[in-house]
Amino acid sequence: MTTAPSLAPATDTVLKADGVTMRFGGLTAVRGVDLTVGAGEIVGLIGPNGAGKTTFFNCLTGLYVPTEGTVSYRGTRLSRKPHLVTQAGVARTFQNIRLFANMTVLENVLVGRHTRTKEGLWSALLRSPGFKKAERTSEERAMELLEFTGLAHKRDHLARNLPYGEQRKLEIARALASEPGLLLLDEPTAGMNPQETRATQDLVLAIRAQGIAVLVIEHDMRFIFNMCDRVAVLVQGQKLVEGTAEVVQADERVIAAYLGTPVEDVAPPDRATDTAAAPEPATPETPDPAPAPAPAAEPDAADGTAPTDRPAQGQTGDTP
Ligand SMILES: Nc1ncnc2c1ncn2[C@@H]1O[C@H](COP(=O)(O)OP(=O)(O)OP(=O)(O)O)[C@@H](O)[C@H]1O
Repeated sequence: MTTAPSLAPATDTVLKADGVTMRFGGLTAVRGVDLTVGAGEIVGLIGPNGAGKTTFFNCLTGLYVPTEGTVSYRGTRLSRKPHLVTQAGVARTFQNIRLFANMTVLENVLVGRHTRTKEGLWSALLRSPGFKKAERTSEERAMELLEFTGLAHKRDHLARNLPYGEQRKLEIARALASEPGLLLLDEPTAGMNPQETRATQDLVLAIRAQGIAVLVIEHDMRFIFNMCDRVAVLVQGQKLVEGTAEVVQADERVIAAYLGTPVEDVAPPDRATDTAAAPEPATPETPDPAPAPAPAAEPDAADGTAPTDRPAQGQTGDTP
């Protein structure tokens, strides 16, 4: 397979990944991937299960040290330590919701601000006196973010008691609390009903309107093709195609490897009233070109939740 070249965006480059490769023993999960995200862009990353999308995100955010390749944010090479990546301006959400289940909505967002305060994460978790002072300063910004994400009225609710869609919104609010210039979203609509998906789409557009670039992994092709300025397709760890939604949807290799059927022919998901249903991609099931072994848990996953399961209330992980 020939790797598709990176299309340099016309705008200033926020993220630049060069030749990122990640090997796990004999398995090459990501192979020589180049990708750029420009200021103000929404870029989609799609591909079959096991294609290497989350592994690539993990390489961008310091959870994995790539076997080869480099990752830069606004022209500066990113650290290999996740908290320094966040501090540099790159925030992310996870496939599996990872909120502090027994903390309130407001507290979750305040914890997300720890890279922007002098107090560290442990100080935040232990609610030290120093943290409480910093918290007062941060609270105003946290409340702004809760207003922005439509969660202000839930500020004192425990995260575990929020409906699923609101838990995902809270994850985004917490990521925004670190004041990123680039937000990485890993399957933000997984398990959502169509109404929640539309709300998430509006939220992502509002985030971009605030000047934050977005790189999003999604299996919901309507979401991707409605919103993204560019879409990159990973197959078996390699970038197969990159281009506008029109280019990618029409590419026969993408149709063969992933989409299966042109997106306009796909019936809309029928989950509006079945909020407990397991999520399904909006696209028809297409066998992976090369079925990969079952994904291993991400290095910081503590909850063991299936990647796209919609959890019952209270199943929120206790580690972000
Ligand atoms: N820590 C790890 N150790 C070993 N193999 C891993 C590890 N993480 C991922 N892999 C493997 O790397 C490959 C890519 O997995 P990855 O989760 O990145 O795919 P994905 O495109 O995000 O899939 P999905 O759409 O199902 O989330 C898979 O074969 C997976 O089993």
